[in-house]
Amino acid sequence: MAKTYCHIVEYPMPKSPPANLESILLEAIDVTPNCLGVINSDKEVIYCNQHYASIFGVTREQAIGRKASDLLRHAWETKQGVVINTNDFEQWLSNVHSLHTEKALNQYETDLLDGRWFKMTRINLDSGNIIIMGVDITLLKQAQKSLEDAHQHIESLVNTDQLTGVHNRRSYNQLAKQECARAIRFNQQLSLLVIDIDYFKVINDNFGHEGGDSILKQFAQICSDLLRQSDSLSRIGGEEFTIILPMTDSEGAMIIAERVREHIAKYSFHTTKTNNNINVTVSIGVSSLTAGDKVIQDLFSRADMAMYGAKRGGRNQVQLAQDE
Ligand SMILES: Nc1nc2c(ncn2[C@@H]2O[C@H](COP(=O)(O)OP(=O)(O)OP(=O)(O)O)[C@@H](O)[C@H]2O)c(=O)[nH]1
Repeated sequence: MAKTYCHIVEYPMPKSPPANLESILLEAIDVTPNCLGVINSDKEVIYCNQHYASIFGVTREQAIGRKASDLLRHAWETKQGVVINTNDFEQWLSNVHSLHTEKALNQYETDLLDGRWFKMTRINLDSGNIIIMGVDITLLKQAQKSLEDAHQHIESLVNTDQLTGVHNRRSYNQLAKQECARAIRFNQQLSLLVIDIDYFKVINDNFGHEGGDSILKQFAQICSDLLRQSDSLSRIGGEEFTIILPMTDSEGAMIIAERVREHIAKYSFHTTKTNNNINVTVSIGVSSLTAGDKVIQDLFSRADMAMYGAKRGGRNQVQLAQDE
């Protein structure tokens, strides 16, 4: 049988606590950056440090002896200390009371009007007293916020076409899939425009790649100005764009497509001060959700074919997909 060994390490016995331990502890509580308060069973503050008092916008001396609910009311009335977003303080207070259960330990986060955040721990002692301790987590919260902002920024970068600022192909794929699923589920209308700028190679040849880029930017801006908030314009290729039109039937989609075509054809595009009054036209294919459609690709294929029909038909025109 295997033997087991147990190493017993002997530590020196602690010396008896110093006679002035109480004053040392009280001093420690005062200098800590965290907050600490003690509340009795009548919910009155019987001891606290200045950080705890600052939660209510009062001094330590003003806090001791007062009920915690009165201190919160004072903070709310004077707009100091803890952030209390309510027009009905009594209702807010009763909600707070219902959150503080009889559990031995409750934890929550609280923010102050001066920007500080505390992670609060509320300990219900057997004696009926309650100890409330708050650790300053302001730096943690700031780091969390920066991380969230950075995440949002990255999210927008990966979904945005860097030249024109509209949705890119990746974002189009996501949006189109979502809108198609929603329209099928709720039996709603949905239309799609596929737009291709005519003879864009000639524009590039005449005005250079930079000139072409400038035309693309102006084109995206004109289209964006014509659309509703719920419509989404995406650049899915070099000079190829799509517009997703939720809750729009083929008749409505044709009106919008014609409006886009007309505005583009009339607009005086420019690349430099001297190169202005450039004429640009577009060919647009339109398709709308039909009973047999299962995925957005079904709509896209029809709109794309219609767009090529518009090219073949002489460009600067809108064509509705066949059988619609
Ligand atoms: N400036 C610029 N040009 C681009 C960009 N992406 C693609 N292109 C150009 O767009 C042109 C597209 O030309 P084509 O596909 O031949 O079509 P088109 O000249 O528009 O002719 P049609 O579509 O038949 O009317 C090519 O010359 C590409 O180099 C871009 O980001 N910026």
